[in-house]
Amino acid sequence: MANLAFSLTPVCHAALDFDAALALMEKTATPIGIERIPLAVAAGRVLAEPVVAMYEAPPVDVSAMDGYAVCAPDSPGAAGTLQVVGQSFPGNPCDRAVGTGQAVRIFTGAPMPAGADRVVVQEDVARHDDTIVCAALPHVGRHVRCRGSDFAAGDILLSAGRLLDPRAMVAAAAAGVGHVVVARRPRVTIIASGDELSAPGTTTNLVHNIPDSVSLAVGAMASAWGGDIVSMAIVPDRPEAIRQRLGEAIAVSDVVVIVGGASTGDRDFSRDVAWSLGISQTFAKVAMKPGKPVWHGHSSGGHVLGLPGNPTAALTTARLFLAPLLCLLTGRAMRDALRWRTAPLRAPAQNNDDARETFLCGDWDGESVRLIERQSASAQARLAEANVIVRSAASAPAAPEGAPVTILDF
Ligand SMILES: Nc1nc2c(c(=O)[nH]1)N[C@H]1C(S)=C(S)[C@@H](COP(=O)(O)OP(=O)(O)OC[C@H]3O[C@@H](n4cnc5c(N)ncnc54)[C@H](O)[C@@H]3O)O[C@H]1N2
Ligand code: MOO
Repeated sequence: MANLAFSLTPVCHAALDFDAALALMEKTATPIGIERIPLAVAAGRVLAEPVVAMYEAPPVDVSAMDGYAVCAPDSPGAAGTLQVVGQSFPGNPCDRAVGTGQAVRIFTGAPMPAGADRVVVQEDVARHDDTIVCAALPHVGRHVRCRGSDFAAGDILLSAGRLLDPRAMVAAAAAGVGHVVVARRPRVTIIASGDELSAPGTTTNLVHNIPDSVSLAVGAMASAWGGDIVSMAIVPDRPEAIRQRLGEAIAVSDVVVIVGGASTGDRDFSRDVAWSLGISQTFAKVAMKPGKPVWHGHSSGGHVLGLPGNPTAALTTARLFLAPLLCLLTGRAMRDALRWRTAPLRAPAQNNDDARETFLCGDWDGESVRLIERQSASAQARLAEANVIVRSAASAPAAPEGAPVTILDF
């Protein structure tokens, strides 16, 4: 038995419902801070202040098509022969006005010349030297994008809490701002606890040693949800070693994820070591399968999330708790990470014979969901087949092909 250099006082380990555990975690997590950064490096960050348009867009009336800008014809809708008197390109507008019987060659996005109020597309025009013949002129305003029709100066284009995803980056850049105020990225440290673990690629004795298959994956998940990985480390199953590493990590991190040692074995110390370091328990167990031993604690300095060591259980609980936690710490809503939706089953599903809510690995092909065969909390290879988590109520009955199930992008 390990020689305990200090006493570990176990705290209440009653299992909570998944939703109740999330709600408790939500209460402990508030945004960690903000910083002003260049827009050029802001993709993937979360806005802490809104982005307000500095200009209107478009800044002047512009053509929506390649063609000819013309002015109000004497006989609307009539065919006409018009004199081409200039050309307007985006960034290089025509500085002369268009009069009756005249046209300006114009390209998509180019400013409308003075006097022009519509654009005839080039496909509807026969060009002969400096004249064009139009079969019929379009109605007023046709193919013109009016000044300010996209947004006005002073409009809020993006609100605080918005992720700067590729779509939002268009609006942010169009607003004309060079800097944005964003949530600071939570610093995340990942600790894998286990005498049997070695860094991937360094395993030499497979009887005593297996690759740590979880840390890099949890790191990838943390990065995908806005975390900034401080470090990853493997620690032996000794309370003193865990205590030292966890204490150091808490001092420099907003979130410490500790993988393994979460259950009831003689060398499962993670949770109790955290409590011994003054971390307050949020929950110590959740009535879910896999992932029952998942736990969370917090202090004024940050959060500690304990994941079960079984790799599928670890990744499932990382997706279900770490992703929402990182959302909360960056000023996003927890539901941003938990957008459950329904999809039909591709094949019948067995009943859930467990009294815990179950979170299965599924493969969603865009139309229906297949439950991954022979799944288990300890699976490593089959996890790669999954792209969704399928949520099934405790003791749910069997479901036929086509029955709707609740899924979440994994
Ligand atoms: N008597 C009971 N036994 C177990 C219970 C229980 O309630 N009563 N819970 C089971 C459940 S559920 C899970 S999940 C596991 C979780 O155990 P731990 O979190 O304590 O994890 P370990 O014991 O450290 O390891 C379990 C398993 O996973 C492997 N592992 C751990 N870390 C990694 C890693 N980073 N990379 C790859 N593999 C890892 C480890 O070698 C073990 O095979 O406990 C059940 N037991
Ligand atoms: O709940 Mo554990 O995560 O099933 O093996």
